[in-house]
Amino acid sequence: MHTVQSQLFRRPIHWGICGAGKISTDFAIGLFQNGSCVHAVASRGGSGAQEFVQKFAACGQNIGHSFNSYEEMFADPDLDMVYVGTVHPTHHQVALAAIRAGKHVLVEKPLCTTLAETRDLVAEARKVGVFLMEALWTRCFPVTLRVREILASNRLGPVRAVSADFGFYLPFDASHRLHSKEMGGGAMLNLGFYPVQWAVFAFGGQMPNHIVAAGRLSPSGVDLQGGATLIWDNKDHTGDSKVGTSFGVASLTFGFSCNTGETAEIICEKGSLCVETPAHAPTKLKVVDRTADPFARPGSGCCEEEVVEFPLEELPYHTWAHPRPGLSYPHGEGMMYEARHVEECLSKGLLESPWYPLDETLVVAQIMDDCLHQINRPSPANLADRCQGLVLLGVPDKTHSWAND
Ligand SMILES: NC(=O)C1=CN([C@@H]2O[C@H](COP(=O)(O)OP(=O)(O)OC[C@H]3O[C@@H](n4cnc5c(N)ncnc54)[C@H](OP(=O)(O)O)[C@@H]3O)[C@@H](O)[C@H]2O)C=CC1
Ligand SMILES: O=C1OC[C@@H](O)[C@H](O)[C@H]1O
Repeated sequence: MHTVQSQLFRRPIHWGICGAGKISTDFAIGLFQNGSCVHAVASRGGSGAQEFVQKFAACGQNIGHSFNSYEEMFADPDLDMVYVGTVHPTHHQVALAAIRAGKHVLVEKPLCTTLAETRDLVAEARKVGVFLMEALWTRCFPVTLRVREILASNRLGPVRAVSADFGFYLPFDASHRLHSKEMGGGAMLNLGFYPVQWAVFAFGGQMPNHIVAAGRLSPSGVDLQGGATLIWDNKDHTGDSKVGTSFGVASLTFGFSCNTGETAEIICEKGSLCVETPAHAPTKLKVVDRTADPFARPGSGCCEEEVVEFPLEELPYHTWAHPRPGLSYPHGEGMMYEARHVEECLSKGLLESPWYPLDETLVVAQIMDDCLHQINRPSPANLADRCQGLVLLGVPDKTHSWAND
């Protein structure tokens, strides 16, 4: 992995925030909790940036500068690290400008709205030699680190299945960001992203061999609801799929049609890890260990269960004096873990996060792109092509008449 010139960080890292909206508020809270230097905030114009500075000043948290354009902030030689908290159709352009100004960049999810733009941004950051990370804060929570540790120890055996969801009820409103095509709406880019990344995380950052997805579209042309099955089926050197080789299935649900449980369950041969709700910002994990009796069925009582918790109420934000800026999103104060992680990466001279490297961002982007392609064009031929190779798993072959279903 490439590294940053370490002499840059003999002083605290100077952060600049792009966008004075909702997620930027939560991220700024995270930065202040972490004791970071919030050097500046920039908005597209108007008084957004100044108001942002004032709302933090009211509770004693100092943001050094406000800018009325992102470009002006990128030209500041004292700025090291940019957080892009704008709506995602702007991410490619804004992050590209920051990278070209030689700044390190953390970009809210999704990194970009298309696979092509994602590839382009990753290539540019690698070419220029700056840090780039898609702000998948889920990966930085202590619960996720515990899951990573347990999987790495292989204590519960290989992962065989993942079941993850993220959905909430949002009545259709064409002007809402999440329903608007122009604003990057749609269930996959906004919510499905999380179940997809859980599956990729559980299966070691690798691309699945098969992807089957379906969904329904809104009148505004974005995906309202969807589901996907991802299959990892890594053959041994003879080319046969055998017991003992790496095989696993992920079943994912996402959408604005109903409130789902929002959990992520990773099921191994000898136990399971259930990341409790809200799994995208998790504080609670249930570990079921069946190593003593792998045959024990759920409910039989013949397994060990452990619940691990990392309460957010213990974070500094909860002791801040009022008036303090309110959180925009549930568990938003957990952004602190991400801010801390990025600073640790930079202090070690890393240009990518080891917890979510850019190759994994590309895998997630490729899966979302593939799913959206299938959701947007659910033609019989397309479905049959996608299902090729899954015949042995019971998916109908090309002779099946989808038209009659
Ligand atoms: N990690 C997480 O859990 C979450 C991540 N997100 C991600 O964060 C991003 C922002 O979401 P959120 O903060 O809720 O959004 P907001 O609606 O608060 O908008 C954020 C900023 O985007 C800019 N913006 C808004 N509308 C437009 C427009 N039409 N054209 C250009 N720029 C615009 C504005 O910047 P300015 O202030 O400069 O005018 C605004 O402040 C999204 O990419 C989303 O996916 C969102 C929620 C949770
Ligand atoms: O990333 C996200 O996570 C939390 C959701 O509430 C939000 O809509 C989404 O963008």
